[in-house]
Amino acid sequence: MPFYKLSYFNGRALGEVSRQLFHLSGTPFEDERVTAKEWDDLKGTTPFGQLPVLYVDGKPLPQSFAIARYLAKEFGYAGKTAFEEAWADALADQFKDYLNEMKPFMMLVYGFGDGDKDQMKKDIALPAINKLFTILEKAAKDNGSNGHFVGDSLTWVDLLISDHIGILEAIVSNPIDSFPLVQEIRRKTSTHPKVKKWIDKRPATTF
Ligand SMILES: N[C@@H](CCC(=O)N[C@@H](CS)C(=O)NCC(=O)O)C(=O)O
Repeated sequence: MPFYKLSYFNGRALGEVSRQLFHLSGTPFEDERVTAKEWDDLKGTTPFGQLPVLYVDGKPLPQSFAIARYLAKEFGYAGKTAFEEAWADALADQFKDYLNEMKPFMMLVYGFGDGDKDQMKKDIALPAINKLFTILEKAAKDNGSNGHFVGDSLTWVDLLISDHIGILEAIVSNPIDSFPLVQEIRRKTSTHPKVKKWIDKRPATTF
């Protein structure tokens, strides 16, 4: 087995799905949490000047979704067929589009940037949330309402969305109240014994 090190800041955001894939699969890894002070020196050593970076026997892989897809494939959480894999990718790509839409609001909420938070919530965040979860609810229904977004077992996209809902709940009230199938996927994913064990002991962070 290779030696894995996942290097990210002390937050969940773009690193948490990969951490959960390690815990889910029972694969040992180093969970490196870089401080702002350390980042000044490290930035220039990373492939794209950003984190997360996964080191596999010292070889770096950048970009959070490339990392998560790679680990999901390695550990059996990417989908059981090429078509399922592609559907997981499509939902993750849709999620990334949503993150781009949400970025100005999230930055403001976390203290970076200027603007009227309530106005941005109304104009940007709530429409983006509604659009994403309407798409996800339909995907869950089209997949057979079986507690997964893709196929009949847990994939990295279940982890991705479930963890994000936790982040979202801290900044808007009841974001998935009108999406029962998404709620069920979130419940099922976050109560998976190996995921829950990690969630219960992971470092507490705002996002
Ligand atoms: N598309 C990249 C975005 C990575 C990214 O924005 N990383 C931020 C932290 S969440 C970062 O490294 N910020 C420090 C910097 O850019 O110097 C990914 O998904 O990995």
